[in-house]
Amino acid sequence: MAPRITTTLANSTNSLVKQASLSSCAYVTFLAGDGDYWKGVVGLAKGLRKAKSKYPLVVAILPDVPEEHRMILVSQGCIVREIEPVHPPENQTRFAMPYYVINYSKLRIWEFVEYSKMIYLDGDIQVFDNIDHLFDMPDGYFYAVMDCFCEKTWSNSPQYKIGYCQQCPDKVHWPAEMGPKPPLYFNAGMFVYEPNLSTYHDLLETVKVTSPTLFAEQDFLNMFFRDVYKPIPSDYNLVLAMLWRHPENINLDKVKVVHYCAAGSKPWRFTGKEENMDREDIKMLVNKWWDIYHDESLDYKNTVAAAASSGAALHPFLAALSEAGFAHYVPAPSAA
Ligand SMILES: O=c1ccn([C@@H]2O[C@H](COP(=O)(O)OP(=O)(O)O)[C@@H](O)[C@H]2O)c(=O)[nH]1
Ligand SMILES: OC[C@H]1O[C@H](O[C@@H]2[C@@H](O)[C@H](O)[C@@H](O)[C@H](O)[C@@H]2O)[C@H](O)[C@@H](O)[C@H]1O
Ligand SMILES: [Mn+2]
Repeated sequence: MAPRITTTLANSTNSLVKQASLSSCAYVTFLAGDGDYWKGVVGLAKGLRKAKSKYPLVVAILPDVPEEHRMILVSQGCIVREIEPVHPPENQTRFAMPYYVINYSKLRIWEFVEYSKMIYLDGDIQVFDNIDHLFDMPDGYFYAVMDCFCEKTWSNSPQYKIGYCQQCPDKVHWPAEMGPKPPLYFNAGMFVYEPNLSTYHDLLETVKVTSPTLFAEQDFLNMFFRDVYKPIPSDYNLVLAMLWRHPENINLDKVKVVHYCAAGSKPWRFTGKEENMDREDIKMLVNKWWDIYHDESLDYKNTVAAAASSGAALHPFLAALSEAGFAHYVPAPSAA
């Protein structure tokens, strides 16, 4: 009896793996350390469910993420994958902001080749509307939203010094004497990419011989993918500073993805005291983040229970388990 069940499960697992390797998509985020960024990831997992995304959320974690936080992520339906840290060349890290050095580890997500296409999202991002359609864009490009150069974090850049921003290239023109206009530059908090082992090895080899710069892996990715970069609308990664730097470029009602990257804007640390944080639009977006975070109906266990009791189509993975005779492993709706 036992061997037969094992075989059934093995077959079904094989077919799952086969299906997955043909063409599959997933969201992916990154988590490092024992701080409070796991809250951002929980919020994101719940936001993706609220937006009825069809695809799972993979969390690439560094070894320093405590067990307790890993368990929370698993209980929220995340696929947790530990990755090795990537360090830029020693003794050169002084050129990058120390805070961002660990972000080179993001490069490991090119190794996730069981997925053909992924959307990377920072842990401080929330998805308010379904963006699954981004997976249907043509292969062979790197899609992301253009960054803004107007905040103080950019004060060392030539762009900032002359007041040039690619968000409004006609306000201050790029001066001819400064050479050719810099290529379009994306924010690396959100991007659509294709995992690929040869790209992965190339990324890791290239990073070894590339001096870190201020925005660490973001600068590096911009350099590496400059020829295949395709900008997508700001609605897919609203960098909050856009609200006060380029309001004419933003229609808040249409924004699908918000990136809480302005200083003081991380919702789980929000005090409202930092510059620009007392704005009504900011407070509204922070409240919307908390609404999702606190919404228990979006907890993974509750959505699985709701699907089971309504007889709705199961998630493909649960459906396969159920086919293999494991349906009773789906938790029953709680009595509470
Ligand atoms: O202590 C940290 C710092 C960063 N991150 C991850 O690295 C991303 C990039 O950092 P952050 O979003 O703080 O940068 P910002 O977008 O604010 O410049 C975060 O969203 C997290 O996914 C993390 O997990 N722990
Ligand atoms: O390691 C570099 C980081 O660079 C980005 O943050 C920056 C950058 O976008 C600047 O353009 C902003 O001015 C700044 O405020 C913001 O923190 C990404 O959001 C983050 O995920 C990560 O890649
Ligand atoms: Mn971020």
